[in-house]
Amino acid sequence: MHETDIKQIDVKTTSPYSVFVGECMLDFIKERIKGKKNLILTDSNVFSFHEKYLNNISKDIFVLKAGEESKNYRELLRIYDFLIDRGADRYSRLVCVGGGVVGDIGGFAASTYMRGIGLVHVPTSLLAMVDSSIGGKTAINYGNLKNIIGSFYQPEAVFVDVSFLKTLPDREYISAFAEIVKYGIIRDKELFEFLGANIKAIRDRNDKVIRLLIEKSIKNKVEVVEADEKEKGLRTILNFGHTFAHAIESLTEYKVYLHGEAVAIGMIMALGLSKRLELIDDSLINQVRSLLEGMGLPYRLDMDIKAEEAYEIMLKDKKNKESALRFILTRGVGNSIISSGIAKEVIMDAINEGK
Ligand SMILES: NC(=O)c1ccc[n+]([C@@H]2O[C@H](COP(=O)([O-])OP(=O)(O)OC[C@H]3O[C@@H](n4cnc5c(N)ncnc54)[C@H](O)[C@@H]3O)[C@@H](O)[C@H]2O)c1
Ligand SMILES: O=C(O)C(=O)C[C@@H](O)[C@H](O)[C@H](O)COP(=O)(O)O
Ligand SMILES: [Zn+2]
Repeated sequence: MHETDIKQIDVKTTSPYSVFVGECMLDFIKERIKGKKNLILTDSNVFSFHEKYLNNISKDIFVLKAGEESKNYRELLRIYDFLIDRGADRYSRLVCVGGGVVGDIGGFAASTYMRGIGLVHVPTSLLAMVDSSIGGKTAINYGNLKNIIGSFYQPEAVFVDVSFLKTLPDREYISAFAEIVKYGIIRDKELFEFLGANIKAIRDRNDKVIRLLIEKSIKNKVEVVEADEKEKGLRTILNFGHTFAHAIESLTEYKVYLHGEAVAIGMIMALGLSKRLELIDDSLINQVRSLLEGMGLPYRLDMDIKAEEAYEIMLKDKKNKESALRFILTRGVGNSIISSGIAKEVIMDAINEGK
């Protein structure tokens, strides 16, 4: 692969870095990260498919058990032990090669070990390529709360090697489209319409379409993060559907829905709430529902969760201010608003309607 085939997107945060998007990027990555002690964090699935690739980067590899259930403090402590055992110092770097789980827990470990060591993301799931590897949010889950412990910690670079997608299972591939649809709804009408017009190409994993969607998604996320790195205001829109999604993930103990699937259902609930508040009518809900369905994503809960329990979890959401729940709602595609002071019954109705 020639360097000219690699797209560079710069991220102008307090600590600036670049996102590189290309194919078969191993040599490119090695060249860019040489000169520091590199240690790898990955998960069992990525390791089993890509052991050679990983060994080529570093022989110091920590393998997490794949899945959301590994995003916890026990695994975090094991990562610290690994860093200590392998002699990682302040000048070392953690290279997270995996999906959002590896990136989130690895980013948090890197941000706290010795008060912060180098961090590089090599996202291997589509969701990590379009969303989680960008923007510096790191986290672990604790108790029944999703991402409740974490930090903002920007990486030194992100290398999006799309060749990894060849081994990504369909369910994981499709789940990323919830976050891509999210970008469309919150701020990118053209992207929203493109998705609707390309469902078949998406399901067929058309290379050109995937590459274009990755780049468009990264640009959307980068623009928001550059404008509001620490989520003081605008960045909250990236949480569209997530207040509901996190409650769903937590109440089902991360065993039923992938993050993207929960976000898909959560977005329909957020749209339902927008309709109850007379911000939109049924037509947008129907449009998004058929888009999600066409892609193979769930759009309603197919198991019973108690609205009251979901509400209790939402009361602990990180967006809340002075005990008031805050939701990202929409007045239409590309027109999101942040709303608080919504009556409990209205929120509960939106949850119940999404079942
Ligand atoms: N930090 C952020 O801004 C941000 C944004 C979105 C999501 N997230 C977090 O990211 C997580 C979801 O990310 P995810 O969907 O990548 O989940 P994940 O990390 O669990 O990966 C999904 C599955 O795909 C497998 N996998 C990954 N790459 C593969 C490959 N190339 N080949 C074969 N299998 C592969 C993994 O082993 C796992 O089983 C959630 O914890 C979510 O909260 C964080
Ligand atoms: O980057 C952001 O900001 C996001 O909100 C992206 C979300 O897709 C992601 O799931 C994020 O981890 C949720 O953030 P949280 O602050 O609600 O934990
Ligand atoms: Zn998300």
